Amino acid sequence: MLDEMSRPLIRGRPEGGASRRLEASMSDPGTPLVGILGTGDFSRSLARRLVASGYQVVVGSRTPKRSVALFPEEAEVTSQMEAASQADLVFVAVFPEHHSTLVELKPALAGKTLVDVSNGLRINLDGPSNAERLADLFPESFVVKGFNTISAWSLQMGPRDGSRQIYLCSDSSKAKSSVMQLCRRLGFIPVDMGLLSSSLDLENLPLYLFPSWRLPILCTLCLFIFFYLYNFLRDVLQPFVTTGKSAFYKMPIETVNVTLPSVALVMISLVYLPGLCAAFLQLRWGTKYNRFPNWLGPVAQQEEAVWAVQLPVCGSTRHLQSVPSHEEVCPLQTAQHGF
Ligand SMILES: NC(=O)C1=CN([C@@H]2O[C@H](COP(=O)(O)OP(=O)(O)OC[C@H]3O[C@@H](n4cnc5c(N)ncnc54)[C@H](OP(=O)(O)O)[C@@H]3O)[C@@H](O)[C@H]2O)C=CC1
Ligand SMILES: [Fe+3]
Repeated sequence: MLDEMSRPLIRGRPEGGASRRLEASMSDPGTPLVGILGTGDFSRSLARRLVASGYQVVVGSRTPKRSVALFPEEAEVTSQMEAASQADLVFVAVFPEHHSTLVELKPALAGKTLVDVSNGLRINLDGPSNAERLADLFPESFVVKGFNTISAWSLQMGPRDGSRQIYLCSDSSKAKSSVMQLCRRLGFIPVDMGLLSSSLDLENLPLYLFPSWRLPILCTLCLFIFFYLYNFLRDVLQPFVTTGKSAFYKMPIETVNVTLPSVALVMISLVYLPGLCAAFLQLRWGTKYNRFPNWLGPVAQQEEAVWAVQLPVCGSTRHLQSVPSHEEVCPLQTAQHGF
């Protein structure tokens, strides 16, 4: 990992790599061609991953000559118009406030799939989303929202950790399935989020800090107050009242130190509790194919929030609703949950 971190995010172009034409494309006309508009961090990481996964890549830039050195040798860096004309599937790796500068590409992008990867700067609850605005700008193209929850770093390093899932939505099922296929080939797991109207939720997703953490934090706080008061009464106040011995110096460090392990122990027990309840219900019913009752659902999700941090392998809660799907969703956790 240290080695990976010390490696530059973008590898320099090797000497002699001046040819901008895709030699691979000449030799293998069957290799799918993917276009990217923009030459920023996201575009460069995506280009590297696409090239590594066997795609031909054509990148559209306002200043192709300046950007060419930033991309792998196998990628073609050209004008925005040329990239838009060549590829049938085009990633728009440009900030949403600059989407309107791409309107002159409208004829070239007609009938093609546009993947909007953009995120907003703040949570937008009222809409329209960036993707919906892009779809309005390019009514003849098929806009797919996706890849916005994946960082440039994860894209470049490949899907090794928890960020394997790519949420996608679009009004065109054909365009969506072509992007899903691309996701799989890149090694990610596409998740179909339905129509483009879901794009607002997808754009808001990366902006939520620790979703579902309100209840666990509240529990921790309440437990801390409870145990602190208990330890204060027992170790500080009681000796003072009964023997007149002042132990108030214990309050800032010793009492806190005794309190924290108790809080941690109760919290970890609470994390396992929904799993135990679920296992008990399964034993009682004699089958693992029944759905869990609704009251267990929200509790189970809280457990999942904690698991998601401990084991960033699976962010899904499906296994708690329907056990047979658990192994396919998160095999690593199956062993941890014990059912
Ligand atoms: N970086 C990340 O980790 C992630 C980024 N995203 C999304 O990807 C998109 C691009 O992000 P990122 O690559 O980081 O951004 P950068 O600022 O690094 O790159 C944006 C690129 O847009 C191009 N561009 C086209 N038109 C304009 C214009 N009018 N003004 C300025 N730039 C323009 C530029 O390329 P050129 O000059 O060659 O035309 C520029 O390199 C954003 O929408 C972002 O929300 C989503 C997930 C993760
Ligand atoms: Fe799980």
